[in-house]
Amino acid sequence: MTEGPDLLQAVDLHVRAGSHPAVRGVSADFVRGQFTAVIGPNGAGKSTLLRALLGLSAPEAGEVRLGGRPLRAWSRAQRSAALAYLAQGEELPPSGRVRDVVALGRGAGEWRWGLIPARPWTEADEAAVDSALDRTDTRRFENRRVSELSGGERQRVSLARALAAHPRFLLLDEPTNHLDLAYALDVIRYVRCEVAGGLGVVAVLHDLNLAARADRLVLLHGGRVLAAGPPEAVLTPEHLREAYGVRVLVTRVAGRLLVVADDPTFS
Ligand SMILES: Nc1ncnc2c1ncn2[C@@H]1O[C@H](COP(=O)(O)OP(=O)(O)OP(=O)(O)O)[C@@H](O)[C@H]1O
Repeated sequence: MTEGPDLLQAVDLHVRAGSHPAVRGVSADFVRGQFTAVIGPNGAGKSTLLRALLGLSAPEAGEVRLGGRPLRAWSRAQRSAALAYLAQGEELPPSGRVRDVVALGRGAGEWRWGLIPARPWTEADEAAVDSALDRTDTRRFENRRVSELSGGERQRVSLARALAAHPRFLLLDEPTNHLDLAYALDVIRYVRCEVAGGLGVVAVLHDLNLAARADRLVLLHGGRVLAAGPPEAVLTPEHLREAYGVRVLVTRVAGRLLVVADDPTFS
């Protein structure tokens, strides 16, 4: 991975979603080579935080910093080179061939759709597309159209498109939503591989047992950070009861943290 900013920070960030104060004084550091999961109940402000980290929503107070400089001081091109985003329920062009869709991650839209390219398409672009296809196990259907893929396969293509851009940070909003157990674990496995190669990952996750596989968790509640740190420090019955209003058991199975709802109505 090439040189670039190593640190993405929320500094006392306040962000409104519509008129609602969705993020209220969040400070958190995200570093390259680390997988951070943002967790918290519905409406806690997770997506709003992610969008603010990407510069897609302007903060009301506080700021986002990339490499120590305010995000707004970076040009749009610099920002999109550094930060890739996989939005919740992202739509891909249904008639696009998988390879062409992944190439969009390198700005290929201009070539494919007959617009004037900003720069020539190179062998390095082609190699980056190949590599992203390989790293997400999507090469075997690179010639199929998006409309012919399952939801889980499409999600891998979205991930490949984001990775083809060679970002410094990848921000994912509920990337395992609607995926079966195997596909969800695959996404986490791909992410872990990229993190080992130096990518910084920030992923909003609802499944606490998948989130437990991250290096670090940020637990949001009511737009504020209720807890942050390694999974074992954040996934405690006390924190989870306060955030979700649910009693849970936290245990370890085969060395992994496991969170189980202890709801008496199910017994
Ligand atoms: N455009 C809007 N206008 C008013 N309120 C909004 C708007 N967008 C979001 N909100 C509110 O802001 C709060 C935070 O929303 P956000 O989508 O960031 O939460 P979240 O933690 O990602 O939730 P979920 O897990 O349900 O996706 C919620 O209470 C939501 O209703």
